[in-house]
Amino acid sequence: MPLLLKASNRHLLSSSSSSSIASMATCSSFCAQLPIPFRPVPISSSFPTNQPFKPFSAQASISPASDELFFMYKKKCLLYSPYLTKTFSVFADDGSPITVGFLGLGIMGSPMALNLIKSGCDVTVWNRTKSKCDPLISMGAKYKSSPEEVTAACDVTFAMLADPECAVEVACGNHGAVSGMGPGKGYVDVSTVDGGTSKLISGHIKASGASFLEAPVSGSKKPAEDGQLIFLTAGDKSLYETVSPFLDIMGKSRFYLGEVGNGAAMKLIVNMIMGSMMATFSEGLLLSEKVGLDPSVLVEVVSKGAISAPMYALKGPSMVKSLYPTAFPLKHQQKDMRLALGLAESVSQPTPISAAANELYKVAKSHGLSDSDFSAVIEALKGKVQS
Ligand SMILES: NC(=O)C1=CN([C@@H]2O[C@H](COP(=O)(O)OP(=O)(O)OC[C@H]3O[C@@H](n4cnc5c(N)ncnc54)[C@H](OP(=O)(O)O)[C@@H]3O)[C@@H](O)[C@H]2O)C=CC1
Ligand SMILES: O=CC(=O)O
Repeated sequence: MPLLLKASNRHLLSSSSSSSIASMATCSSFCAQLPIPFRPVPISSSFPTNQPFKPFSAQASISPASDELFFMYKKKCLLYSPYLTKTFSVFADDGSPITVGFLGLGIMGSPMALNLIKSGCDVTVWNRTKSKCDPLISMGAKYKSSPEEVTAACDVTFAMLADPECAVEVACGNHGAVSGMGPGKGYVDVSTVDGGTSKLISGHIKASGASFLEAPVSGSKKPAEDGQLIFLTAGDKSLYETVSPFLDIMGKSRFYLGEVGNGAAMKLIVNMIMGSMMATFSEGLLLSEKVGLDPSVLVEVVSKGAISAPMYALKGPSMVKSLYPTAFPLKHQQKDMRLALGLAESVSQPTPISAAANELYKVAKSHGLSDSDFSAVIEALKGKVQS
């Protein structure tokens, strides 16, 4: 049976890089009897001795079709293999599983939480609209009726919320996440917000004695479903180390970028580029049609050359048909453009192209396209919508 070794895509960055390599060597000899694809990759060799979290180790039980393979690892090693999704838990050294909370079950939060559940993690969910919890509860999730109850019940809690305002409300509002936090717990905000918001939430979380990590994701609905997200993290390094096994279930890459605010900034810059790319792609599609070319052929031509991008190949064919099935809501793309422009203004960086693209997203929103996919921005360039 072919193995896809997810570990090959991993980025263990910054100060942990060299020590990770050293640790990898340790783990390889520790598990020398294993075939290479099954060798564990270290989560961290520089695991702080006095870190505030329950020390943990990973245990993986693998049951492929032949049902013949069974491996168990201790000592901070994580096994990467496609079979990992069968059963997987991260345990504290006292033998209890690290319990995971998940707040916000929209387009992104639902598949992310589902991947944790499918992997065998002990997951407790909450969402403002309770009905979105039900499919996850039927898959084995526990449910609590407020963010406070989730964080009180869980060791680490992830939050995937729409925008800065609701990220603050869920964290710091009445019966918010902060009220259930305390020493030894961690809060990981994976929403896309600005650095100021992230620092505000971090301040409240840390005042409770808990740890904070911002970890916005790059990648949309499908990568979320496939566990192929890219995490852009910043904040408490020990929490980063602790939650890395969970990030690796939900994603394919993770970057640790230092101080709170850096992850948010990286995410906003990436999405500023993405939003501008989509806007100019839209102009190209419409221009090609106006001059008598087939826009589908333009999509194909673009896919062959230096400016090819998965986004164009993925969205182009449906844009040509004026179809915009929502993966990344347009209102969130415009929010990200707005926040990125604020970031640019804060350091006096000119961003005229992105500013123009932002205007286009605002026009699209004003025409009722907020909940369509962001590729619907093309509609803002069509005469009938503009008039
Ligand atoms: N979709 C995508 O492709 C990607 C999105 N992102 C970012 O991830 C975040 C979530 O995106 P996505 O899942 O697409 O968004 P959705 O709009 O699908 O989900 C938003 C979530 O926020 C909750 N929410 C909104 N307002 C409030 C509030 N006032 N109080 C409590 N909860 C609230 C919603 O609850 P309810 O169900 O009750 O409405 C829902 O759980 C955003 O920051 C987005 O920019 C990042 C990468 C990719
Ligand atoms: O934020 C959106 C994405 O696709 O990434």
